[in-house]
Amino acid sequence: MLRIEKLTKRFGDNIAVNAATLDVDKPCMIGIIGRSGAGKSTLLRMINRLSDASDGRILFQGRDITRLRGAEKRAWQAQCAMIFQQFNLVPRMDVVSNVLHGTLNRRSTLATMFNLYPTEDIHCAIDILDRLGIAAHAAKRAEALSGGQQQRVAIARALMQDPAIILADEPIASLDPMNAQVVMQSLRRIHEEDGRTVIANLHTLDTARRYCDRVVGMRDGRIVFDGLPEQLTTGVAREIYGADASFSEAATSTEIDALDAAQPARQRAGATA
Ligand SMILES: Nc1ncnc2c1ncn2[C@@H]1O[C@H](COP(=O)(O)OP(=O)(O)OP(=O)(O)O)[C@@H](O)[C@H]1O
Repeated sequence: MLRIEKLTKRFGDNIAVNAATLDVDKPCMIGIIGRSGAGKSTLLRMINRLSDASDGRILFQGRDITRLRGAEKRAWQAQCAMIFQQFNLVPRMDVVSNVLHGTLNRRSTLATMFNLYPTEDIHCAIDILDRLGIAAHAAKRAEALSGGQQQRVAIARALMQDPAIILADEPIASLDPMNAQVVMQSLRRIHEEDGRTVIANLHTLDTARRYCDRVVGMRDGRIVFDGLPEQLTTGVAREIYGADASFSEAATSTEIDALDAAQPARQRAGATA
């Protein structure tokens, strides 16, 4: 389905991503972990074509994504929607309009200028908000919502594009543990119920373990681990983070365990790893 072959990004002498290879053969939820500067964001930005690769290829269903230009590139960016740590909403605009912005790539400039949205798109936006539990806030300005609610608006905007892949760059890094949990559960549901692939950069090991089917560890631009959450032992985590024996997983914890049952979300929902 998605194949990343020796993908490399250089910024001058600095190699941000170094020959990263990744195969995703069926829809799944992948967590990418690694210390700050490991190359996680750069990798996602290259997949989405926000940033061009220096070397290597991205193939999706056999098509070379790295070569796409113009309208084809924009169509790809809709197929692999991206969400960000800071939500990237228009703060003074109401929630529904923010969600409808997800349809911009298939609308005329004139329609966009005058905020003219087809009724069916408006209904679709409200249905998606309802699914994410925030339809009651549809008419409010985005800035009036909590961080967790704003991130769900950003997810709704991404879903308006009906993407095959959702790339989430630190989606919960700005959120408190309770909101972080709600956002991660939303992403997990979207994967399980819709069959969309979710690839999320995550700061905390427990979040990756709890919600993802597969964990990818990056260190200094390279993929140094690619396996099941249960294979992510403390020793492996130390290697990924380049830490010594004093490394403690608790230090990376969001402590969401206390808010939820002990069982991982992916098992509770009947997913197989
Ligand atoms: N636009 C840029 N220009 C120059 N260097 C960059 C640029 N973007 C990223 N880098 C460098 O590439 C490397 C990887 O950065 P990247 O943001 O991908 O890491 P990360 O793992 O996502 O880190 P974080 O968790 O802090 O976001 C870093 O050394 C960073 O300084």
